Amino acid sequence: MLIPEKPDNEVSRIDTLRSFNILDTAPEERFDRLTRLAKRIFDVPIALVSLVDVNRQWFKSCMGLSVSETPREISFCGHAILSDEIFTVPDTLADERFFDNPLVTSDPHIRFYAGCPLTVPNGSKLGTLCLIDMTPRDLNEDDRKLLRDLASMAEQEIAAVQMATLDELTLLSNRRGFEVLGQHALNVCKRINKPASILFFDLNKFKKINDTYGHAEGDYALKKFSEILRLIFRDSDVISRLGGDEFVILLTNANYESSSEVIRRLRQKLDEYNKKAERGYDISFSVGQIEYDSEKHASLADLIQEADAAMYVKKHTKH
Ligand SMILES: Nc1nc2c(ncn2[C@@H]2O[C@H](COP(=O)(O)OP(=O)(O)OP(=O)(O)O)[C@@H](O)[C@H]2O)c(=O)[nH]1
Repeated sequence: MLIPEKPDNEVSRIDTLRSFNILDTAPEERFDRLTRLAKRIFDVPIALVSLVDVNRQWFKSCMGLSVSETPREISFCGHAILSDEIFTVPDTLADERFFDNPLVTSDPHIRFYAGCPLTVPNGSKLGTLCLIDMTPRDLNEDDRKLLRDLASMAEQEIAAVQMATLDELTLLSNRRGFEVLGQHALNVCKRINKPASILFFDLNKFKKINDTYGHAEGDYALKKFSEILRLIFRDSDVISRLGGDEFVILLTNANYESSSEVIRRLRQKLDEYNKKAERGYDISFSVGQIEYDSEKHASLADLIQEADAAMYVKKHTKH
């Protein structure tokens, strides 16, 4: 058996895969529709959307197979992502790379494999749309075109997954992205017994910026504020724009005091920016600050709600 090699861009490929927040998510109809279609069109018992992770291939959609992942070392898709072309193995038993592969010698007894790599806009091949049969066969030129078309539909769905978790204006996570990443970060802090804190920001008098200088200037202010947040917070903090002029940040390994210190630095940076920018208005914010307490906050949503309420109190005692 030949263990698949790693692509040259493996590190950035894995970073890209992780950034899509798609691994270990629930099955989705938009992917299942494609694998169902592939299974029917090609008359194969198994069709998969497989994503090649560090040590495993994980199936975002899986028709005709009951497992959700297998080790990368024995995966066919690990080979398929090494090239831009469709990778086919017409008869596994006649192929020295696969004849003794456990997926061939035992369940599901693969005899035929065809996988079309799924490439995302930065060029990383995250996985494949693949067909599996228990009898030898091959694809003709028309079949290949068809498989490529289905794969490009899967690629579009994967790109849509990313857009659905990003705020288009600021490219920060949106509410949906924050819910996924924030919950994950909270679970990690809880597991390793480290504090976490949440900050809920609402810009002050933002409507006035729009009304006085126009919507484009309002957008510019939102983007500038996002840039400054990115500068001040750590990579491990989850920064998100919930919508409008509301931003929320989950700080990992930070208690109330350390998050107060970060707010102080943020104010300082924003002051510097306002002085230098001279755009006729200042960007300023009100912030609600809550330290996570697993006894009190059953979910991330509870934490967001409490931080929002704390922000509201701050805003209305200041203005
Ligand atoms: N430019 C721009 N404006 C937006 C966007 N999303 C929401 N808004 C506007 O943001 C404004 C938010 O107004 P409010 O929630 O009243 O907030 P505010 O004027 O900051 O008032 P206070 O928070 O009480 O100081 C509304 O006028 C929205 O139309 C956006 O993406 N771009």
